[in-house]
Amino acid sequence: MDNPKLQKLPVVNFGQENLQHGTKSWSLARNEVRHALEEYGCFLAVYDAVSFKLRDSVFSALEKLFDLPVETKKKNTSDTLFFGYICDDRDPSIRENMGIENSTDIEEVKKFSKLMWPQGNDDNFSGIIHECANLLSELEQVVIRMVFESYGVEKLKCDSHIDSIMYVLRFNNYKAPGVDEKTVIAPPHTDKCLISILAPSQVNGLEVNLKDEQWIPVDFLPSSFVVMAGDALMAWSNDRIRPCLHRVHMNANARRSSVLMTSYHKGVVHIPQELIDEENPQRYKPFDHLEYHNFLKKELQTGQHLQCDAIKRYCGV
Ligand SMILES: O=C(O)CCC(=O)C(=O)O
Ligand SMILES: [Fe+2]
Repeated sequence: MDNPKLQKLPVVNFGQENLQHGTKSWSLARNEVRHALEEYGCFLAVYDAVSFKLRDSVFSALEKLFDLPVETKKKNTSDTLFFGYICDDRDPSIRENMGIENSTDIEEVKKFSKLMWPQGNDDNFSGIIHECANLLSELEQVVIRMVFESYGVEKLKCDSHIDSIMYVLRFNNYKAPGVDEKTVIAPPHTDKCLISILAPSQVNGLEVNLKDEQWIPVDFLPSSFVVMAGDALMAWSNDRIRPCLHRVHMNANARRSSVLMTSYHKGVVHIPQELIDEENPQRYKPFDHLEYHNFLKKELQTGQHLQCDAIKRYCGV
């Protein structure tokens, strides 16, 4: 396509009726989800379970969070690479991100909040963020059920997969780069999770790379989130699903933030037998998903970790 503006991401509606398992609208949405993930690696999910009021509260809470001193934010540490506070050491405000592991557990969110606001003056940060995490995890589970079902993978395997998911909620903050120059503020990369679900604050800037190598700006609709396939979903699907290569490219006078729910399997991911046949021989060995992040540490020096082929080096057959 010559003009990237003409190309739009598929949109899937996750209104109440599409969320009812076994209905006609579920099956239609399921087909759209699979097609979008195979062809685009992503889609826009219209999901009004997250109200405008909650969205506003989330982004106000993030502003307050990122306004804290860097020393405080650095207390958000993790044993797993990329899960704790990360910033540009030259100037932390260029791009910073931080995250809460097991974010669907209110106690974990409270623990994070206590680190950031030891005096307890968090203005209901925990309540707001936990509500958002729960709603996004519910959307993730619907997407996962649709994906498993569309490939005919046994329901029991899906249930056990969902029981093993860990939800890491991440927050990004970007300084306004100014309007004169459009800057790539987050370099092209694929996410390392199974699925990520993202919404930005008022300021756009997310771009996704489609099959024809065009960078497409994501035009968010009201109540929408972008759902992206990560490296682990490509491996799980035995290469049927493509991971979404994306970047943040912006020129604006306003600061930008984004909230991103990412799903990880806490144990070993097995490629389902249903996705292996003569035409599609098994391309990945069973792999420990969280260990993948440790493997990436070694690839950091070369910058190769940003590309999705790292997972092939990690567990490719
Ligand atoms: O802020 C965004 O829109 C993208 C963030 C992102 O790609 C990430 O955190 O992995
Ligand atoms: Fe990303």
